[in-house]
Amino acid sequence: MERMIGAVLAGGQSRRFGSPKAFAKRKDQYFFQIAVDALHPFVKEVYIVSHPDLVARFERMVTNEKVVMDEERYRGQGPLAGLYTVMKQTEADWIFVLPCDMPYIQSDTVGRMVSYVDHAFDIVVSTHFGRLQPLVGAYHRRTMKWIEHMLQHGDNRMRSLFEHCSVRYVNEQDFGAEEIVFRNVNDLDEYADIAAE
Ligand SMILES: Nc1nc2c(ncn2[C@@H]2O[C@H](COP(=O)(O)OP(=O)(O)OP(=O)(O)O)[C@@H](O)[C@H]2O)c(=O)[nH]1
Ligand SMILES: [Mg+2]
Repeated sequence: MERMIGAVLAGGQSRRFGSPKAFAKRKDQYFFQIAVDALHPFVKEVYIVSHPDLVARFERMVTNEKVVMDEERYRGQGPLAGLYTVMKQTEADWIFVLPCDMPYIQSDTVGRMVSYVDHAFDIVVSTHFGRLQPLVGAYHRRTMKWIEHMLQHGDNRMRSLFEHCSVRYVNEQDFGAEEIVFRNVNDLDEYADIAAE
């Protein structure tokens, strides 16, 4: 297979959560660490892509990952800006992306999705249970030119990217996964039972 690296998107403002979600914990593990650990078995390198206020904090906490900040030009434009930043900083063919707010994600889900990565596609993403998860999947660097075009024109929607690309949508017929794996946390209500686990 072509070279793949991992990217944990951690450059959001966590406005609804009220403090940086990446540092919330599930069972004593930081959310971002759960994503990092899920990626490591399948990639050469893991990047954490965040914003300037959090970079120093990440750097103090990790040893094996590369911490980078969103390209200044597209900062504030959301996950697509994070993906673009990582593509620009590496020569890897594929970037496997995870968000920093999915505390039930596991390496076997990443591994199953990696098994669908194929040169015939530009993107492999999950649509388990009828829900598109654009932040759980692999993006080929071929998509970079579209991403750049979109960011330049202020279109920050991952979904728009799919219109330009050949996408393999992976769902429960391709491999079974528990619905909870894709559960994400946006606010403190959604975090309450996780904090109590
Ligand atoms: N690198 C990068 N990641 C982002 C950016 N915006 C959102 N993300 C990440 O994308 C994932 C999903 O984003 P949201 O659920 O909207 O999180 P958020 O933007 O931090 O939270 P809200 O401020 O409440 O919308 C999280 O892992 C975020 O950290 C961005 O501009 N750059
Ligand atoms: Mg957001």
